[in-house]
Parts: sequence; C-alpha cells; structure tokens
Amino acid sequence: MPLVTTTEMFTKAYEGKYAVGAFNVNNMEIIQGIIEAAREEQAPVILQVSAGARNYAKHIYLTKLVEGAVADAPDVPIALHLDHGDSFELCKACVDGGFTSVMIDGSQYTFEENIALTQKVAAYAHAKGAVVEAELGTLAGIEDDVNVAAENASFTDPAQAVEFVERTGIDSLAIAIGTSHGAYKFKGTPQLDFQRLEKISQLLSGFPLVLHGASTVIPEFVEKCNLYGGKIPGAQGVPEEMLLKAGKMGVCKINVDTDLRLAMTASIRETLAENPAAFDPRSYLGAGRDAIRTMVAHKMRNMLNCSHRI
Ligand SMILES: O=C(CO)COP(=O)(O)O
Ligand SMILES: O=C[C@H](O)COP(=O)(O)O
Ligand SMILES: [Zn+2]
Ligand SMILES: [Zn+2]
Repeated sequence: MPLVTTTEMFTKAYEGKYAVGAFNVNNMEIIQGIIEAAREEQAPVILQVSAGARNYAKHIYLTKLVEGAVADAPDVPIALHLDHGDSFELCKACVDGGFTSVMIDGSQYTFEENIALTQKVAAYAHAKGAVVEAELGTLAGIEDDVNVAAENASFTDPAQAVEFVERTGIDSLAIAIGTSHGAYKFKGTPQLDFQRLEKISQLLSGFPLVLHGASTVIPEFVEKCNLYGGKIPGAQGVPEEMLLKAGKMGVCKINVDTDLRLAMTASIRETLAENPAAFDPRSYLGAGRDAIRTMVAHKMRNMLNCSHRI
C-alpha cells in the first residue's frame, strides 16, 4: 500500500487502547531497522523526520528511502511525518514533498498565536490530504534549536486543549504531562501527571493525543555505551508501564528517538571495541541497524502494545 495518513491508525489505536510508535529517522539503517521490526511485528508505524534530520539527510534522500520502505513492506501501514515543524513554510514544504502528516509546534508562542499558526497549517495540509499534529503546553528538554529549561515547561491546560482542538481543526494533539526530550528526563523518581491526562482525555473523548519525549532510556543500553567508552551519566527516562498505561487513556502516538540513538550507539561502540581491526562501515552500521530493529520490536510488543494490529 502507498504511504498512509495517521487517521485510520489512530482510530484503531484509540478503540484498541494501544499506541502507534513514531520513530525518528535520519538515515538508511534507521529506516530499515524500523521497517524490519514493523514487518516482523505486523504493526503500523510512523516514520518521523525532524527539521534537523531533514537538513542532515536531505528531504529528497529521505523520501526516496521511505519510498523503498513502502515497497519493501507492502502490507505495513506507514505514515511519513514531520516532527516539530516550526513554521508554515516548513510544513508546506513537507506536505508538498510527499509527507502524509506534519506537526506544527507553536507551543513556544502565545495561545492565540499558536492557534493562528496551527489553523493556517491545518487548512493547507487538509486541502492536500495530509493530517496535522499540534502541541499545547511545553516540554522540558532539547527540541532542535529550542532548549526549554524545566522551569519554563508548562503542562497542558485541559480546558484550553478543548478550545485549541475546536478552533484549529487539527487531527491530533501533543500534550505536556511531564515527559521531556532527551536522555535526562527526571532527576528523582519518574512521574507523569495522569490525572491531567485523564481530564484531557475525558474532555476530548475520542480525539487522539500524542506523547513526545517518551523514551525509556533503558539502563542496559546506557551501560553498554558507557562500558565501551561512552560518557552518559545519570540518564533516566519514562518507565514502560507508564507508557502502556497512557496508551489505554487516549494516547495514540508515542514518540521515540533517544532510545533508538542509545541502542544504535551502544551496538556500534561494542562492535568497534570488540573488532579493532574492522573498518568496513557495513560491519558497524549493520550492527546498528540490527540494534534498531530489536529495540523497535521490543517497543511495539512491550510498550506500545501495537503488534499484530494490521
Ligand atoms: O519526542 C520525541 C521526538 O519528537 C523524542 O523523544 P525522546 O527524546 O524521549 O526519544
Ligand atoms: O524532538 C526531538 C527529536 O528527538 C529530534 O531530534 P533532532 O532535532 O536532534 O533531530
Ligand atoms: Zn514542543
Ligand atoms: Zn518531540
């Protein structure tokens, strides 16, 4: 099947009380690892591209690789999504360039400015058959060029979320309930505001919610990075059981980037450390690709609960 939007994926996920994984992609090995996992697990999947990834790998290379993925896994529903679009122009370029879904992240603007920008993107994308995710509330952590300090992060207001969805006509909403981007999410015990999620979910009944900054930062992979020369002290993420619970409460899309980075880096470090004579990039990039596949399959089975859903 051709690339799809997220509409049907989210309807099924909402009804089935599970979430679809949205994985950040930057190169061929990452795309192939994710698609191999989706095919093995028979799970729908969202490939998402940040502005940084688009600059790194270039739009045309990424879309051609994704075209390859679609041909390689014809029975898997695959959506191609812009992650954290920060302007109308970027969203337009992605819609025009074959993406089926875009995120406009106006969360750093005032409520009214965020609404105006999101409305404009939604009108354009919908006219072209693409869908739109927007964000209300801000996450702490690093998003592209925006580094939001924890004290400037603000959780999503449930009443505002309803007004925002009604006025913008978006297809899904990213909310802030305590997750954050990157490998350092919590200093003490991990905690999410499930009461807030429940309230938003009640008020927006049936509407797909999105969680960003949802990597688990699995200790095994941090330790492996550190064992083979890395320096990633004190990293901590969102426990998988919390994400599984969120998936039962209206969260239909869960974003994962950091866990893929950690898995790939750990296996590349290990491969090079254990094979000092190796210098064929296929040896360590291939190991990195395998690590992505294993990590994504693990997420699909244990945290998203989206295996065997197609
Ligand atoms: O939200 C993300 C991409 O938009 C990724 O979050 P992580 O950094 O927790 O993987
Ligand atoms: O939310 C951010 C994602 O992890 C993408 O990160 P990036 O902007 O460094 O590509
Ligand atoms: Zn944001
Ligand atoms: Zn994000």
